[in-house]
Amino acid sequence: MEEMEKGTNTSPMNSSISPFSYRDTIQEGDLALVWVSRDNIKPIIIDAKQMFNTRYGSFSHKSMIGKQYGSQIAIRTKGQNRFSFIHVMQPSPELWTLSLPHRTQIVYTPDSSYIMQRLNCSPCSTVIEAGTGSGSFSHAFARTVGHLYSYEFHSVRYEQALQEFKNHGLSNITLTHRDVCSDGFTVKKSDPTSHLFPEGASQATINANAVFLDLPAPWDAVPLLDEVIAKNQKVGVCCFSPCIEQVDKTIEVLEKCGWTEIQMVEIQGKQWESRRQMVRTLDDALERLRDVKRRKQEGIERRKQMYDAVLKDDETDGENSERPQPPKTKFNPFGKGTRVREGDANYQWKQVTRVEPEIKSHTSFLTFAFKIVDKSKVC
Ligand SMILES: C[S@@+](CC[C@H](N)C(=O)[O-])C[C@H]1O[C@@H](n2cnc3c(N)ncnc32)[C@H](O)[C@@H]1O
Repeated sequence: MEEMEKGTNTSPMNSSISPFSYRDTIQEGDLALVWVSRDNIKPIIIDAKQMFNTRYGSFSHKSMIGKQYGSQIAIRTKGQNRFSFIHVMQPSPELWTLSLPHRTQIVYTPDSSYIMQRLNCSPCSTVIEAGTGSGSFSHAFARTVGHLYSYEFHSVRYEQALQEFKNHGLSNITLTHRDVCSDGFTVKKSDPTSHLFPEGASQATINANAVFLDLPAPWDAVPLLDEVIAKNQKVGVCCFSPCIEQVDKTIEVLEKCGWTEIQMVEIQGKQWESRRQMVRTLDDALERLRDVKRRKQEGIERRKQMYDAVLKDDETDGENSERPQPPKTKFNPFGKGTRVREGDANYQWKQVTRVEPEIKSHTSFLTFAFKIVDKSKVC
């Protein structure tokens, strides 16, 4: 059991620098992501006195300090002459999404990356996101866009996200505690919000050019967007909904509210595995077929012997119970006990790919739409 499972504190001690800004080496107090395996990535705060415990062994944080991010840390497995290893990675929105403490369902990178490019997100963008949830997409937005206005109506989740964004130095996020479906998106000084109001201002000037709604009822929030979106440019919205009935209802309201170019998209990502396959000669293939035939024949004979032995056992009441056993190893064209490593320079290889049969990336339908509030003022 890894140590972060005991708690979800991901507060780095180096709070003056964002753990998401680039660094070369692992330092005391850093938030680092430990890659144990592809689906086991754990956030840790580097502390020289601590150990990172896995079922394969314990890794001292001390052994990580001073090494480059991405380094492999190896330990000898207790009582065995083998090594276990982990990689220590610097946080990125992509890795954070795979390792974050889940408070809700989250948006994963195949969707978030597609949505951001469809909404033309750039450092010039001001984006609205509701709800914040576990802050997975918020981290991706924060890296790309100029400013993110994020809204969450669940008070505990709001507080947790507030603390997390502060710990991670995501100063371009304004988080507001709000039910956007009933109260809209305007951020006022009297609201529970992290917004820093300039002197004299009583409400934030939002002028968003992109909107992302991950809500159970986006159709209630859509009519309230006009107040906070930019009036003089093309604004994009994406609604993230798991059911087609929700898509239907959202589209009806988007049309009513003057949004156009409506499109529904589903991301069907599949992993392609790339590896090298040994080029075999025709003689090898023929020998393999002959071996299959030979083993089939041997199997028939062995079964017959076993059957005879059972009958004999029954007759002698189990006194002669030594029965023929099946051979353990199969045909190996390189000789018994030989293992050829992929890419071994003594053999010829070709590059092959295999696509996984299942689609694992579908989480929701993405409904996109665009709107220009005041066409006469488009810049
Ligand atoms: C599925 S989660 C969002 C996950 C988020 N996109 C992420 O990547 O981590 C939906 C969140 O929306 C919040 N929510 C639902 N209705 C809301 C509303 N009317 N106003 C604000 N937040 C709302 C929920 O409390 C929940 O935390």
